[in-house]
Amino acid sequence: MLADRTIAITGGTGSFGHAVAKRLLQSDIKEIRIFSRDEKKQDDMRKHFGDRRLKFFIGDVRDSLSLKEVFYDADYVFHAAALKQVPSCEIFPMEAVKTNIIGTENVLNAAIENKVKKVICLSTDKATYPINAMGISKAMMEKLAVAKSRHASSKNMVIGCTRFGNVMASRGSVIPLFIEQIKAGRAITVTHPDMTRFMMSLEDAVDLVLFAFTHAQTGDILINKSPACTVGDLATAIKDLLKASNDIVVTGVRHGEKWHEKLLTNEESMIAEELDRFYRIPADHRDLSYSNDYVSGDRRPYLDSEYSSSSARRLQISEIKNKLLALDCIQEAIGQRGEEVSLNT
Ligand SMILES: O=c1ccn([C@@H]2O[C@H](COP(=O)(O)OP(=O)(O)O[C@H]3O[C@H](CO)[C@@H](O)[C@H](O)[C@H]3O)[C@@H](O)[C@H]2O)c(=O)[nH]1
Repeated sequence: MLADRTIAITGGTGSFGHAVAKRLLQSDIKEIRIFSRDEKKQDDMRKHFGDRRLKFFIGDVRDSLSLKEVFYDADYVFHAAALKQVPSCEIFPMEAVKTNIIGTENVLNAAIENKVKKVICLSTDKATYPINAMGISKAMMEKLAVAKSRHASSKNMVIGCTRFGNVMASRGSVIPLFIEQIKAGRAITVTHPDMTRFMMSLEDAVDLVLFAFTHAQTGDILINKSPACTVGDLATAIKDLLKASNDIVVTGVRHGEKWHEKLLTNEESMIAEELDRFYRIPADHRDLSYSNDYVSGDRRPYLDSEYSSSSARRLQISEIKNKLLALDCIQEAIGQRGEEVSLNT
């Protein structure tokens, strides 16, 4: 599917953009277009990869004109650009509307105009029964993608979404924060030790998007099965691995935070197809003439079976440690602390 093809990645300089670009560059892809706002991050990425198949486009999903250029003649789009921080979206909800909702509409319209063959939009567990502005805006992103897929299906275009839990060590997230706090000799700030989060690696996130890319039917939302852990266990695991003696302080839940996350609603779990590593939620392709379905309507019973981080398989501290050990930032931190210990002895 990639030979001689061009793919555009919005928000392409982020952790996901780097990881997926690394994977795609191993194929015989013709061109990867990285679309983002920050020229410095683009320059860093250009130097990091040093591969001429990567092309860089400055722009913003809020600006349709900038999308026109990057999608011109592109075959596929991965839409990763987003405002992702829960607390900041809570304080600036209209900014989440502009980037995550209107920006997605711009992306989808530009992709349809340019006859892009497939668009995969990246969503989050916070879009499932959303309670915060970030999750609500991402839920609207999913709704837009599914709604547009109705029209796009007649044009042989596939529009799909992926939904995943916390990506371990993604930029601005809690794992790099705890590492920084330990290095600086400060207390480790745990919001509440019993809060739970689904934990997946960046590679899991790339696998899910590539699975959606190869298998999604238009309107699908694809979800990664994922274990979960408590924030308290996560802090303990990092502290143990770095042999740190920092205090752990409980700071309280931040703006808009959920206690537990969900990846599937009860209603979705009733129609979801269970695959080996993933769930697939197909789109409801009925139109608004419900009366036509009265006779043959679906009468399946209500199932109370949402997929929540509170009931998902709970990682033991030893398992969290194993996952952490696969992260570059943890390996670097362990190395640095080892050097410090040997210098001091
Ligand atoms: O100082 C801190 C900061 C955070 N947390 C907790 O750590 C967990 C994870 O926090 P964080 O890494 O900030 O992630 P979330 O707020 O859960 O959201 C992340 O995970 C989403 C995927 O679900 C992404 O879309 C978001 O970009 C990303 O911020 C949460 O329970 C927080 O309460 C702490 O205990 N102490």
